[in-house]
Amino acid sequence: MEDLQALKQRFGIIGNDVHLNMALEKAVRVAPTDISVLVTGESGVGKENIPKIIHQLSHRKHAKYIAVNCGAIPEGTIDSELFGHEKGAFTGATQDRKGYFEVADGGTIFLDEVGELPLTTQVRLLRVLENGEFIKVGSSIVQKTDVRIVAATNVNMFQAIEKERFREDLYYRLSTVEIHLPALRERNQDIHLLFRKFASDFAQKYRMPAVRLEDDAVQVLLNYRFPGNIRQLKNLAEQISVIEESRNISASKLQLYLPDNKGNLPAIIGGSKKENDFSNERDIMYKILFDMRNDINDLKKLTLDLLNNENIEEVQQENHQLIEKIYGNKEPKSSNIEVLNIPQKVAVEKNYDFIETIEEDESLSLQDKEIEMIKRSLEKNNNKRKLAAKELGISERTLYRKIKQYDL
Ligand SMILES: Nc1ncnc2c1ncn2[C@@H]1O[C@H](COP(=O)(O)OP(=O)(O)OP(=O)(O)O)[C@@H](O)[C@H]1O
Repeated sequence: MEDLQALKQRFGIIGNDVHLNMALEKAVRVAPTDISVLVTGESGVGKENIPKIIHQLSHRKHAKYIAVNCGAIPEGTIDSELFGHEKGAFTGATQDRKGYFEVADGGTIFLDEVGELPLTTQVRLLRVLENGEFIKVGSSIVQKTDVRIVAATNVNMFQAIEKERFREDLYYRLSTVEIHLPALRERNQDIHLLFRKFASDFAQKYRMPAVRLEDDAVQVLLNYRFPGNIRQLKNLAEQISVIEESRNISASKLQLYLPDNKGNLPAIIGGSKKENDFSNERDIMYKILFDMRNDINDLKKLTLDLLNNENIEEVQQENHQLIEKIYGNKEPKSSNIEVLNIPQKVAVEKNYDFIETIEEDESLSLQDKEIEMIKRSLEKNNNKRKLAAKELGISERTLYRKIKQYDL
């Protein structure tokens, strides 16, 4: 059996928790077999690592590995996605299409959020699991495939069965072996370790020194419940790394980033607040941050123009609107600019890639805002996607897709 430490390193898995180790050992043991595996655990605990390990350590490793987010595919197209369709099967089916079960023949399919599969699709899946057979949408020809299925869920499958949303027979076929991943709050000794790893990763990514938690901040971190698990911890480390100027984080600083355990977010500006005022406070803060960033980019552009152009009057004229935007109507006199006393021969030809950043930042700000709103809503609703989707006015599937897209 592959050494556990080496396995963690290979798959980028951090942690020494005994239950995590047990789950990984189980994955290693079942990998060479064709047994169906159901991975369970709350959202954000790292379930996606398990099917990757199983596939890589199996004889299927040279064939395809396909991960499917069952919750993200619209109900109307999921059968076609999974099993393919024939030309003319439905409006828009202009040609034959292979489904994942055909494409992944000989390999592994990871069905994430399997509890979200529509009942009709569950029937088709059961057939694949029982005898490797499937029929394309709009066809009558039975095809064969040899696919290993690993599924995952963060919902209570027994409840889903009781509510007749999930077939009991399919559940038992899928969960020949169940691998459970513990919630982060049950892996107390790993929390700080994970934070340090993420802080160091983000330090590298953003080219800045890593943030460090002071002792009392570590205690705050360990006492927090982390409803969003490792995904939430990772986001937290990223936010702090980017937003905080000081690299030493105190308990009170950290507290500002942690929603309370009931899912409400703390007030960032000012003291007392009504529960519903929160969004305004955060919105104001984000607005200020966005404006500041835009101002900085504007100033960078202006500085670059000044460095490149000997004629200050000309720069002023060309950047008239920009100068007005930054300084309001009190435009600086050219003499004020001259105070900068910029040496004309500064080497400006290298490393001025921030012009690109300016454009990128502007287009990214909307996306950032969307990410922030989703994060906030998830935190506020204690990670309940249904409630968050409702609050955001989007479907649960769209929310799910965005969570995956932005790795939230
Ligand atoms: N042990 C770990 N070490 C380092 N990073 C981890 C670990 N486990 C998970 N992560 C990171 O946490 C994030 C969430 O993990 P993942 O998507 O696998 O969770 P999940 O349980 O599948 O969530 P969901 O049920 O919402 O799909 C990812 O960015 C992943 O890289």
